[in-house]
Amino acid sequence: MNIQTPAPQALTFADYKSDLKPVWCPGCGDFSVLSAITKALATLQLPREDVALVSGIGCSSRIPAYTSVYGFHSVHGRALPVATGLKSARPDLTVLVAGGDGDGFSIGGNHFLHACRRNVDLTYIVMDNSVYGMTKGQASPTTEGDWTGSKLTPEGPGVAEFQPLEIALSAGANYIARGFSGKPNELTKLICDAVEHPGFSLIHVLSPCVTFRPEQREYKTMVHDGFGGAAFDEGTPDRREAFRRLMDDDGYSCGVLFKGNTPAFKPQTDAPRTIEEIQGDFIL
Ligand SMILES: Cc1ncc(C[n+]2csc(CCOP(=O)(O)OP(=O)(O)O)c2C)c(N)n1
Ligand code: SF4
Ligand SMILES: [Mg+2]
Repeated sequence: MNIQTPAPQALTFADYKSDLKPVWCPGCGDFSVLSAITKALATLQLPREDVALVSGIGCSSRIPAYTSVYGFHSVHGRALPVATGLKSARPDLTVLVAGGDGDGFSIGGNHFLHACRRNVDLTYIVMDNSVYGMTKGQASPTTEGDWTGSKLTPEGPGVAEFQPLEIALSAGANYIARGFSGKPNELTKLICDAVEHPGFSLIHVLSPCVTFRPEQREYKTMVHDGFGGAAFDEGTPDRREAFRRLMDDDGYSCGVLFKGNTPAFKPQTDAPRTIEEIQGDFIL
């Protein structure tokens, strides 16, 4: 009798979803970002037990609950340090990090700078709606200085917007791209590309908050492919050239901006280590 071992079944999109129904407002951009992350996991066929998705706090940071990979819904602004510790202790895992503009650039802004600079192999997906959605519509670091939609800042926040791509490029991130929730197939490609690229990857996603920034529904008429005339997936490996391309960015360019060649940060040893020893790598 010829008994053959059956070929392993490919995992489907549904296998990477959890049973929970997202509690976001109907029309929120984060639904499509969830779909793109789930599709990327299915495209890459990563074993679910080898993937972790870490988030902070905010509407967008609920995302780990809606996938079937390991998830950690951590503390406001602290997703990157949690993910850095996880990846350092378990370099065999694929670690994704997700959250909002408030979480990542306001309370978590300093962690963002140092995550770019340390270049640990993480893929950071920021759902940017230029508002604190969860706490009911206050201005965030990426809110336009003249946005008068919050009673807390009736004349607008009055300060210049935080520029995530320029800051990531200056701080040392090794992969930088922008996507749009309204183009989930393109976003899926960016996520796959970023996961496969070594080092710290930032994917800045324009993801409308239809409740507190309903005008963001118009993003669909404003986004366009490529930075500085390059094609959607034509990122440059040259940081100076990436800066030149960013000078022409109107904030709605989508695609890969930069794909660097810096090797990812490696923990000093592969041997199992205590928390205190891992912390020693990061007192810099
Ligand atoms: C230490 C701490 N400070 C403040 C808050 C309140 N808080 C919860 S979510 C949030 C902002 C979320 O905004 P963002 O990260 O942009 O996510 P969104 O809801 O827009 O997706 C704030 C200020 C908190 N939970 N913890
Ligand atoms: S408040 Fe805004 S960000 Fe939060 S779920 Fe609703 S639409 Fe999405
Ligand atoms: Mg937000």
